[in-house]
Amino acid sequence: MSELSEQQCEACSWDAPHVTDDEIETYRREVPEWQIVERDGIMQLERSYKFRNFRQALAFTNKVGEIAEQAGHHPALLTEWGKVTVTWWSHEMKGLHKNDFILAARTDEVAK
Ligand SMILES: C[C@H](O)[C@H](O)[C@H]1CNC2=NC(N)=NC(=O)C2=N1
Repeated sequence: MSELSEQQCEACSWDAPHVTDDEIETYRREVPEWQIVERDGIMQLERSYKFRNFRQALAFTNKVGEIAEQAGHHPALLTEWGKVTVTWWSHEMKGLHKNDFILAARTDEVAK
C-alpha cells in the first residue's frame, strides 16, 4: 500500500464509515506528531507548526489551503504569529475518516 499522502481521498458523505481503532493505530504510525482530540463529541486530528514570523505562518496556511482545495476536503486553520494549528475532521460525517489522515500526511509534506 502506498504512503498515506499518495493515496486518493474519497468523496465526503454523511454515511461514510468512521475510522476504526485499528485503522487509527495503523494510520498514526505515518503521522505520529498529530494528536487526536474530541470537541463537541467529534473526533479530530490536530497538529501545530512553528514558524519564525507571521509571514511564514501565512505562507504555510496558503499551502495547506491549496492541498485542501485540490482534495475537496478542508481543515480548520488557526494562523497566529509564528504558529499554525491545523485540524482535520470530516464535517458531514462528524468524525474521522481516512481522508483526514491522508490530508494530515500531505500537510506534513508541505511543511517540509
Ligand atoms: C460540497 C463540498 O464538497 C463538501 O461540503 C465538502 C467540502 N469540504 C469538506 N471538508 C471536510 N473536512 N469535511 C467535509 O465533509 C467536507 N465536505
